[in-house]
Amino acid sequence: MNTPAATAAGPEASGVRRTRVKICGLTRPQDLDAAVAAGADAIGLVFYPPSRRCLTLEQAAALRARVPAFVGVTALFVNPEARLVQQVIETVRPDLLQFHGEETPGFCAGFETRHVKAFRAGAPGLATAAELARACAAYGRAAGWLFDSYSAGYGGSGSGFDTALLAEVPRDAGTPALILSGGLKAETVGGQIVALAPFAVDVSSGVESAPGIKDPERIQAFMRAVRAADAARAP
Ligand SMILES: O=C(O)c1ccccc1N[C@@H]1O[C@H](COP(=O)(O)O)[C@@H](O)[C@H]1O
Repeated sequence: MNTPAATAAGPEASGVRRTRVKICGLTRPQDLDAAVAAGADAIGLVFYPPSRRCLTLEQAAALRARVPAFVGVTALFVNPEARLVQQVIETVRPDLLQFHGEETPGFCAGFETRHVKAFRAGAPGLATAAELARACAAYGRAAGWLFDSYSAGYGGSGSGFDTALLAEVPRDAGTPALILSGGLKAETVGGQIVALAPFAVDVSSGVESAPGIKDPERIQAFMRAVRAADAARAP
């Protein structure tokens, strides 16, 4: 839902003219190739055992090896042991870590690889715009703040959230990038981009035919919708 409060930031707030796109939860080489061919800026690999998109180190390393230059690789965790994160860093060499659980700011910043902190907008303690902004401020060393819906299972649920909750998230130059996530799909992402001007969008369920199985046509439609929204908000 887009509200006047959320819209107030406007496209100029971030100075961004080309919304970055991350396609997350890839499990198959052909899906990775489809995401890259469609123009994704980054792909995401999940290391959360309860997720149907979770990969072994070996599977992830094989996918990583297919990623061409200038496409980023993000490794996604939920309350991981530091040892797992370190193993992923050494084996998969991600460009970014993405933490979706209750990891502390110190834990997130304790690795040589930079990180994105995900917030479940609407969760207890993150249920108002002021609470969400306060939570973000504690993670000032993140490269990005990602906003997802509050759902059982920590993420990848395909459900959205009330984006009015983002109204007080700092958008000044130098603050972590605002990454919009949670139930995005080709039919809705354009409106969200025009309203909120996120630095990036992150999608998983919205480009799938089943959990972990990406649909090339949905990926292409999603990318087209993002580019059309970028064009619509160009000065
Ligand atoms: O993809 C998963 O299985 C997952 C598991 C645990 C935490 C996050 C997960 N995915 C991330 O959730 C958001 C929203 O996804 P969706 O588009 O609503 O399906 C996204 O950042 C995924 O990377």
